Amino acid sequence: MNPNDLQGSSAQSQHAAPGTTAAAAPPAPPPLDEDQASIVREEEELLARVREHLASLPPVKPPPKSDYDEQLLSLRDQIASARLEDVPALVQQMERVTGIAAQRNAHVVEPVDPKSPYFGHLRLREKGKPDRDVLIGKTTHVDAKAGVRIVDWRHAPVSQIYYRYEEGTDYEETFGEREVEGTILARRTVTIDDSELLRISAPQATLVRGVSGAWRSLDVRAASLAGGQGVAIRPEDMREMAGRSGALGTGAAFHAREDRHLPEIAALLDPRQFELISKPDTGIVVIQGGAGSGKTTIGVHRMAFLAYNGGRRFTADKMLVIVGSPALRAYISEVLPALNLPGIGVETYAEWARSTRIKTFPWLEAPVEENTPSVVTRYKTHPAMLRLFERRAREVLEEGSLRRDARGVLYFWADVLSDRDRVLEAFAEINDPEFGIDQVKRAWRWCADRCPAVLDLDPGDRVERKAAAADEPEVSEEEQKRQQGVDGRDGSDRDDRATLDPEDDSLLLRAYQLLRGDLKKGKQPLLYEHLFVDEAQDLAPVDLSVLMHVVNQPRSITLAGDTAQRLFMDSGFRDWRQTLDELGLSRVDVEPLRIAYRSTREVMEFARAVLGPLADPTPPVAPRSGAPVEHHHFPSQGAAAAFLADAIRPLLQREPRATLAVLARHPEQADVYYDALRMAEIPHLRRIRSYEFAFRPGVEVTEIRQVKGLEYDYVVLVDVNAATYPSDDESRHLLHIGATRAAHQLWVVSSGAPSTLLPSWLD
Ligand SMILES: Nc1ncnc2c1ncn2[C@@H]1O[C@H](COP(=O)(O)OP(=O)(O)OP(=O)(O)O)[C@@H](O)[C@H]1O
Repeated sequence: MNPNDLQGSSAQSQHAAPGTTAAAAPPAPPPLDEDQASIVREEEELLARVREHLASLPPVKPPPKSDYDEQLLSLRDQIASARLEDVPALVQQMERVTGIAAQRNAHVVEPVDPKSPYFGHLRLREKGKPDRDVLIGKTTHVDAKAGVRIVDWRHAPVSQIYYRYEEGTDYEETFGEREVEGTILARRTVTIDDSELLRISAPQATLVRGVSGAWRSLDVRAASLAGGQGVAIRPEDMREMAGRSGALGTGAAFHAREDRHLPEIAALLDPRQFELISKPDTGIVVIQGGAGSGKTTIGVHRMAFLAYNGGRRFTADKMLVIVGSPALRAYISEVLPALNLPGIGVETYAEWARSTRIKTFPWLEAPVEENTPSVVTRYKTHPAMLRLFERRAREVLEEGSLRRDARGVLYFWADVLSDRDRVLEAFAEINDPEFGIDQVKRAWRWCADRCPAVLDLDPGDRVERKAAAADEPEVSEEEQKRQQGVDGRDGSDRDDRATLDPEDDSLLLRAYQLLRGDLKKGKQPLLYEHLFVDEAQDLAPVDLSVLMHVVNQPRSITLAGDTAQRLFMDSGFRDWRQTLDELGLSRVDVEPLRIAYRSTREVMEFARAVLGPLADPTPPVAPRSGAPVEHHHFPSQGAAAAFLADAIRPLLQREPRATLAVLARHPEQADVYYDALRMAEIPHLRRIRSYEFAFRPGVEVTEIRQVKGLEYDYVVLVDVNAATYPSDDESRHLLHIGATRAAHQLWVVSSGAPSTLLPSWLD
């Protein structure tokens, strides 16, 4: 089918049998040449040696953790029943045992997994020494006599050689006090699964073992650039596709069968990514990276790196991950244990802020407003408001004019938000052309109405009010009942306006920090040793400020985000520089990432085009090429959905392991396509309504907002109509986010006048 001729039913009929050529048996692989065969031989011999050595080791005893646990429990019980004068000695003993246990645990080295002992192989030559094979894996095991040296990828000096240098180059590194120089004779990445060598990636060739056990060589360029799911498309497939557009998945399946054993991501990190991961453990690393450039990957690997190199400082309970959505929470929670990082808290900012606010102000039982006007959101998250809070806090602390308990913090919050003169002055100072004085006044009115009602909820004041009311003339029984009906809880009349806006969580927490210092966890300060914030572009400066102040000094923080993927236009985040300035971090550099690993060049070109003037002047480098992006236009949703059903069915037959997302802007639109695909009996079809993603093959139908941070093999953006995506910033960001979820192929479907944001070259 010609992509310029995409009308209704003709498109459908032509889709009846797409991709059959792709499913045809691949031609017999050519035999390996001598060099390639010797690479395979070397790697197989090496693996055999390692396996034999590992099998000869005595079984590893698990560390005697439980002894310490028992001692601690017993000490705790003794403290509970001890005489007061004995308590200090017992507490001291408890601290000593905790210290020893932690130290023990810090030095416990996990045994090497014989099924997958390493993923990188270096052969090094240093002057005056015999050549050595150094293997990079997920844990360390060195036995020089047996010639087995497996080194944890996080073990800085050695891993630096693996990540920084290419085969054939000379290296110079500092190992402790020692300067080391040498040459990299070989640098290979291997996939070993279930004790079998399945894939070798070397500069000379990428070699894979087929199901029959025979080795064959893949096209080096395509294979070495495979990112994400790794279903790189070969140039032959590309040629085939060029003549056959209009089918989803053409060619990819063939390659997927050939190269399904991609190495784990720690093996693939590029030098720039490794540089960011191995930055010093203190300091703030700010990463600006386009979609799919590895921000999340870097954030979690940096935590693994710190946990390994930072000793006891970076234990799981001392690290916090803030993610952009519940879907990413599920995704990252799955990744962390695989990196040997179980038990780390992963929360969305909204969840974290809400639960922390409730713990900090437990007596404040105000419901949260569900319909906060946009102007109020912008008012409360505006950098001017953060500055006003900071300035007022300094003033009242100097004056000593406020009670400094948590109730005092609530009064301070209400006062700052509703002090009209000071508010107008603060916003006039910043003079934001996008948030004029009329908007400030409207938002102020909302706060001036509501804050006093919230203060009225303070139980202290309620008691006083009741006492005062007791002096008033008696109320009839009927009137009392009426009042109880209004209230619904305890008989005191509750004002409807006594609600908090979602943004108040941050403002209250920040006010607490400014007036009282560290937030608390029980009686202890709430302080983490490392914080990783993903999708930071959707947080307001005040949110980031609260988070920065729950990190212990000297601070260790990774902030990652992409200004082109902003979803919350009201959130007060404009750009990195301004936000960092607001946070007092003017001297922190923003580290750009330029390589887009997830999506093909074609997808990235489209994604950049829809951004229009919002695109970064420096385009990303997308090393992988794939099928062209196609626009399919239909007169109605029904025709579009029928066409999709016909395209998706054969795709799933050919590629049962593929993941595909059908993405709409609005839930009602997603419903239409879901219903149609369900009636067409598309298998493994799921309508994702609230982030309950399955992370397994099949078709997921949902809204773009929900898939932020996720990835699919194939993406179809539906109803890309002028009415759905008008020419505004939010629509541009949404289309950009939706498109960049696609690793291999993207289709754009319109069911009315197409959006004017679509680039003209698409048709
Ligand atoms: N050096 C690399 N080589 C190959 N693949 C990589 C590399 N770095 C990251 N990837 C892969 O690229 C994909 C995107 O990575 P990741 O999700 O970390 O990007 P991101 O910048 O957080 O994306 P987004 O902005 O969409 O949230 C993942 O599949 C990841 O495994």
